[in-house]
Amino acid sequence: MSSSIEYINEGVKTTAKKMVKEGEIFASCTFASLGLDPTLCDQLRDKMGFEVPTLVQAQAIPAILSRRHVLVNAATGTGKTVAYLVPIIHHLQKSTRRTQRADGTFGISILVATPGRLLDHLKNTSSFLYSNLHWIVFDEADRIFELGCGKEVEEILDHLGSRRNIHVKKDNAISSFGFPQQNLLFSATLNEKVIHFAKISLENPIMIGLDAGDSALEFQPSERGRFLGQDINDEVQPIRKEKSFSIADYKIPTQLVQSYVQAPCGSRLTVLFSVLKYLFERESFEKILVLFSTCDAVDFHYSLFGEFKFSSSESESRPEHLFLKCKIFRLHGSMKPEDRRTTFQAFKTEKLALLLSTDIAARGLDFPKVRCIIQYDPPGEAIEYVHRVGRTARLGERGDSLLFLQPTETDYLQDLQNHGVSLTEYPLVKVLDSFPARGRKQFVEKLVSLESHSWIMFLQRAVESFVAAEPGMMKLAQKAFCSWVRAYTAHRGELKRIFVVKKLHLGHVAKSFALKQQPSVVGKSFKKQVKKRKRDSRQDVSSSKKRTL
Ligand SMILES: Nc1ncnc2c1ncn2[C@@H]1O[C@H](COP(=O)(O)OP(=O)(O)OP(=O)(O)O)[C@@H](O)[C@H]1O
Repeated sequence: MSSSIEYINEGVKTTAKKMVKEGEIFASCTFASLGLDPTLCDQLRDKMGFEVPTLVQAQAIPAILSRRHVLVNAATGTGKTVAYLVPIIHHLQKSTRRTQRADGTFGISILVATPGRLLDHLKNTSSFLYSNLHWIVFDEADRIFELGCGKEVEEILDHLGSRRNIHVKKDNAISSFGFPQQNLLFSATLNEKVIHFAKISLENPIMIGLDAGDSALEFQPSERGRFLGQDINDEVQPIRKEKSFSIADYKIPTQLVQSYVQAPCGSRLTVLFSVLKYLFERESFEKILVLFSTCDAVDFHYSLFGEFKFSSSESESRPEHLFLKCKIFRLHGSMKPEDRRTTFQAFKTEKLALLLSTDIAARGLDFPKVRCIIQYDPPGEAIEYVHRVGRTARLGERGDSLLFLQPTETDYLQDLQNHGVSLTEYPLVKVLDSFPARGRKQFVEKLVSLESHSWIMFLQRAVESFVAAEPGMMKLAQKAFCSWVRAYTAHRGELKRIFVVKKLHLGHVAKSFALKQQPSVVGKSFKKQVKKRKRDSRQDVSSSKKRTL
């Protein structure tokens, strides 16, 4: 598939047409040809090692230099940050105006903020002056809405006089650069909220990464087909309610290989352990990121994977060695900021490493050369899935993703499919068969269940004994078990139908934390939670009945 891109370059007043093949990452032009200052191009090459722009940069940079509002929808890891930062720096460098204290934020050229904090300052900090604000960049727009910050960003627009459908005195929007304020919106996924926001925040924008076939935007018939590098209709068009967002709304790197592994609850841990060993040792993967639902789960697996020793032979006399031989790191929100920074840097530079993390690493973070993302605990919304897998296959590199699902959770695949995301089943039995047979014949005629695979049984026993012998580890396992169950009950909306708490077998969940027995205290609190949920849902039903009567 190919599509035509129109390059708009105010500086050199040229319009070039280029054919883009699906899956290509880099453009066949130079940064200089996009109208950027030569010194900036030199810095990009010498300091950053960026020889040529990525496709999204080749489209966005001239568009932003042209001073128009811009909407970019591009896959994770395609270089969106540089796409908006470089043209802004280009303008800032060109400015010859001496800045004064009274110029406000113009004293700090670039302000990076979360919506809530920014709104707080806009409302309450009298010394926060922003009359010279020239660019507003909404990066990770989908994330902003997913976090429920939609109201805040709309209020921010109002404060900055930037909402499209309210009357704004023209002078307010003219910055000291002598041209109107420019709004830029970047998102890896599109949904109704992002589209609505685009319509109220962007004036006559250039659209990048949307084409007529896959656009989620609805326009008048005359507007159809005018997407890449072309104008959006001036009038705000209502979004049709029945439009379902699918396929191209979720941009996934085309070279990413996406699989799922079906692991029964009680064997999840040993399957993860085995797959990791296989990927590092047999497939020579260098860096892997595993995502967990809770900080406690990260802590437990970090300690276990870092300490679990294993003998490669049945013989007692053979020395034990670490089961996983790579460097292991962990990252989660309960760690001190400096520890997080150190981990981030260390994992970035390490050649052979495993990072265990919560969703803190699922978005925006850029670790080079991560070959595989394992979602050990499934994500919530499909959008989260897209961002999690986006930590690999960045900038055209190879990448694999593996989603763990219990047999009762496989409806989640349909949910992903509804968004145009298809996964193939991972050849797990082949991986397990590659490990030495233990105790009994490995090649049984038919494997009745994964739990009865000789390697899985052997490894499960070994890990359980290891944890039982280490009181510290046991505590971590119990804590992780409790948090995991709580996190499982927190699935919202439609997902509650797929991740059904009542279907959990707590004894099996305990096994997945290498516990021989389910911690009793957890049983009580969990049962209480289930009872409460039942009571709440009964109340919901009866109050909705009352409303309809
Ligand atoms: N022109 C370029 N040449 C080489 N590397 C580049 C270029 N532009 C960006 N990169 C590198 O590509 C990586 C991905 O870039 P970036 O994080 O901006 O992507 P993104 O599209 O914002 O991803 P996400 O949506 O996941 O945040 C970074 O390591 C960045 O330094």
